[in-house]
Amino acid sequence: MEALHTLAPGETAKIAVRDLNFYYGKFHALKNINLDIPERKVTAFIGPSGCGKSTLLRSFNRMFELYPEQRAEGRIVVDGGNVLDRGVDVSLLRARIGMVFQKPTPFPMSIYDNIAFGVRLFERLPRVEMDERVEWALKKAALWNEVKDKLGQSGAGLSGGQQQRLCIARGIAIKPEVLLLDEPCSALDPISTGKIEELITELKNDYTVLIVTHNMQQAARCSDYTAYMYLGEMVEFGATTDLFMKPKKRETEDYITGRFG
Ligand SMILES: Nc1ncnc2c1ncn2[C@@H]1O[C@H](COP(=O)(O)OP(=O)(O)OP(=O)(O)O)[C@@H](O)[C@H]1O
Repeated sequence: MEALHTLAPGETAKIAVRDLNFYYGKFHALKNINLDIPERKVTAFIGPSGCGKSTLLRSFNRMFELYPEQRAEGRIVVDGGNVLDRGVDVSLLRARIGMVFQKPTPFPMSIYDNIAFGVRLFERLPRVEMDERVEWALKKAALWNEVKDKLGQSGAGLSGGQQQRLCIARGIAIKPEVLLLDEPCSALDPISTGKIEELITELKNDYTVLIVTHNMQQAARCSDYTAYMYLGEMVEFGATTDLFMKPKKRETEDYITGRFG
């Protein structure tokens, strides 16, 4: 089956989802999803609670495999390879497709080690290069200036917004190709949220960013493409301005204008 829309000229699909179905035991949570996600753009997933946004996001790096009763069928093709294939090395996959969760989850270690820990799993860097990598990641995540004098202190001592930027820095440090953000601002105040949104816009210069959000203004502000999901189905997918300004489907319009429910 073809994807729901065609990408703009000059854009390439980083991820092609084909006939994706997802089950929690007998519960059919994602129904025949077909989607092309463009490279180096921000794609937002919106829809009412329980529509399957997080389930879809977690499928991209096979996070669901931690739970035996959960399974995905179909194809998720990243750069030509199906990530759902049996032979795929899941650790490497998660290095290529990094994830940041709703609640900031710094490791119980120093700010420096929060970043270096993941890098050490995949690369053996001399100290100077590791220092450079840590600085690079913290700068990218717009956190360097706030922490550069206390890299040896615990990550848990940072504010919620700083912790979330630390988690983003940790995700970036292993140089993934795709970054999955699952409601990254829901635990944050407006100022921290603003910083993360600016950061998301920056990140798309280097990464393909996918974000699940409850906040439609956030989707409108920082995404290039938006997907509207309902009851496990992909209702509409398109350029964010089109989806918000002239949605093709009645259901999408009802949701974005607040008439839904
Ligand atoms: N571990 C689980 N076991 C059984 N059903 C689940 C599980 N996790 C999610 N579901 C169900 O799958 C559907 C999709 O859930 P999902 O968390 O992906 O939705 P969502 O759109 O991200 O919701 P929210 O916006 O509330 O986070 C829901 O009906 C939910 O109840």
